[in-house]
Amino acid sequence: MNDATVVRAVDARKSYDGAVALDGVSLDVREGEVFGLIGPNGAGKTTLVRALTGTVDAEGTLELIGEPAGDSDRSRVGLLPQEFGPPARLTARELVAYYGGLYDESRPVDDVLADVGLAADADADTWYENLSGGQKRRACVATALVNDPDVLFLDEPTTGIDPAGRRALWDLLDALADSGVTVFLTSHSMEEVERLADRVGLLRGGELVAVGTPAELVADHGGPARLVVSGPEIEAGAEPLRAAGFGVEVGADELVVGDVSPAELGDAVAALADAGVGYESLTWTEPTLEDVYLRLTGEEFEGAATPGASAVGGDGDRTGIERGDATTAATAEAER
Ligand SMILES: Nc1ncnc2c1ncn2[C@@H]1O[C@H](COP(=O)(O)OP(=O)(O)OP(=O)(O)O)[C@@H](O)[C@H]1O
Repeated sequence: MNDATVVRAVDARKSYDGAVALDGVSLDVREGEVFGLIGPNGAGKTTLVRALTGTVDAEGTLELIGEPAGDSDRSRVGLLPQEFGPPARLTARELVAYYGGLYDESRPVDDVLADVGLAADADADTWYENLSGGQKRRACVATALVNDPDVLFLDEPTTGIDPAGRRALWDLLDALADSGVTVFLTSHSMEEVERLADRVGLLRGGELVAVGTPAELVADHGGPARLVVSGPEIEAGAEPLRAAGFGVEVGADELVVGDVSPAELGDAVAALADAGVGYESLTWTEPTLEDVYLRLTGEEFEGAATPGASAVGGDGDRTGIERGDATTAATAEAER
């Protein structure tokens, strides 16, 4: 990454028939940076991508590779729109070749298909309409890569793609960023954003309400780590924990102990043991980007689990908890 600004918005504003989609958004994205834009449905993410790529007019300053967004050199820009409906009866290979033909120079079609995991003839020579949902999305991603862009906009790139395919695409995006490509992506998957983004912006109601590295956002907005202790008669543990100096909320068969550092876990367990209070499980949860999202939007991610959590059974067994997949099931129907 270097200091050159590749994507810039200053006080970007857009309304549709009086409804505000962007309400004064300002941001800079540097060369080789991966910027992840998150926010609820209707927050303005797609509108911002469109404004930054010059595919929709917006007020304010919108610049791409040093030019006004609408005047930027298209051969240096890759765009995967959220909604993209290529001709149904082009094969994946023909589709990529078609998009490659729109540029003076383009990458070999087979290389691009290999990048997105569609190299096998059985996939590459299948009509778009007969590809699976995830294969369709991969083919669409390929069309954004065919011109070897310097800046890549990906609006929900991995929707519908299976876990192995998503990881492969993440590795590809990492490699592209390492080679200096600037990546601007929107996503509903916290896992994806945490995995990929150098910086994250959270859009809410057309306003960018937080920007920073994932770690900065978690530190500033994620809230404290907490310990959840559960068991059928766990309420009895509330007083001993409070007496030991912990803040405790009592729920149904569980106690939520706020602001517990790893070093204090032993004290909490000892307070329960000294009072003779048994429990079925102890779960210590560090705040994550998902907590940031929840706190700043008041919404919950689809499929949200408790990432960052580790559960310790009453007998001391330790088990990891799988993170939830927040990918939505949006489809790509409309025109590019
Ligand atoms: N072409 C349009 N005409 C009218 N209203 C629009 C248009 N495009 C977007 N909007 C409105 O602007 C707001 C922002 O929409 P946008 O698609 O940018 O949100 P988003 O954050 O990308 O949502 P999602 O997560 O659902 O993709 C919404 O209220 C939407 O209805």
